[in-house]
Amino acid sequence: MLSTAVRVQLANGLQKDFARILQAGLTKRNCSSQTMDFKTLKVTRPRDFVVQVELNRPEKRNAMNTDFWREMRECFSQLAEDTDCRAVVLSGAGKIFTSGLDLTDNKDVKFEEFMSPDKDFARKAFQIRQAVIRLQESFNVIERCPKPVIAAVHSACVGGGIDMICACDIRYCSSDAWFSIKEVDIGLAADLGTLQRFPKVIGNDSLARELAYTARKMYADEAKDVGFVSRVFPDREKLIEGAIELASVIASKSPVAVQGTKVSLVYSRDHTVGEGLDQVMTWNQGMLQSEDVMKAVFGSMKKETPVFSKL
Ligand SMILES: CC/C=C\C=C\CC(=O)SCCNC(=O)CCNC(=O)[C@H](O)C(C)(C)COP(=O)(O)OP(=O)(O)OC[C@H]1O[C@@H](n2cnc3c(N)ncnc32)[C@H](O)[C@@H]1OP(=O)(O)O
Repeated sequence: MLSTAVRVQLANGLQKDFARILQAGLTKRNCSSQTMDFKTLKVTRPRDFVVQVELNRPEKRNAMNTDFWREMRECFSQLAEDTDCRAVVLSGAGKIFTSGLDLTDNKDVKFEEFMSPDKDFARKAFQIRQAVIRLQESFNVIERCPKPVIAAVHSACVGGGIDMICACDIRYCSSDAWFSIKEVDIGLAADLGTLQRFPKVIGNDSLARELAYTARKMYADEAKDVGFVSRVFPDREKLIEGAIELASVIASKSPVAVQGTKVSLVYSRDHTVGEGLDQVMTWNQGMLQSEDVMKAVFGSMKKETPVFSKL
């Protein structure tokens, strides 16, 4: 038998737990509309459920500096959980899309320090390893974010820019765009995803090797011919309009269906057909129970556009 004092304590405890859970729920919901303030990225919401992330150091040609690597991780981790975001457009401000790694401002990548003979090799190697893992994560977050990400590339996309857009779901560009896997020209093997993702994206191993060994520029027409981009627009303005329009169409669909589709496509790229079928079956064991299925079916039968609740 519990004493009255113990029962009161328990009740108070439960009340506090309940308040904590409620607060956590509210905090999570608030998180969806929080402002995202970054130094190197400009985040806007041009349409319902569409977020535009713009690389925003135009005076430095959107070179990827210390702040950028951290902010990408923060930005896409937040977008992954943001219930007001269903599709993302990734673009660049100013004259070009990006000039890749910032060769002058990078706390993680200090080539002079790496070459210094003063420090133990193993310790330097370990430090470099940690740094590369962190930078890889800055683009892996794009792929792990379940919301489709559309890269909208104008003018130059160099080095780290290719790593970044290979982690995106869809690539559009303007007719003045060019792409260069530039790493060999600065004495290194690309290590943030290009060598792993690019050959799979274009499905042409020979061309992937040619571009990676030479750093030659691939222009918009060739990029379209080989399937690296799916559409080419006459200029940057039309490109951004087109990318936002596409994001808006994606955002109008069931978020359960779209996000499940992204997760399964990414999984299947790296697994056998059998493993992929198993994954999507397990996923749909839960997701086929969604109200979205009936809403979408009725909408389609009645020729009405269904409205889906936030996920
Ligand atoms: C562990 C390793 C991890 C990641 C590795 C990634 C590898 C790479 O990304 S390799 C590629 C490195 N990038 C480059 O080699 C590109 C260098 N830049 C250029 O070739 C040109 O700037 C351009 C992209 C063709 C654009 O030319 P333009 O429009 O004529 O601009 P600029 O006058 O050259 O530059 C304006 C301004 O920006 C600064 N800047 C440009 N690129 C970079 C950069 N990558 N890093 C640092 N700063 C850059 C340039 O210095 C100018 O600055 P000012 O202060 O105005 O002088």
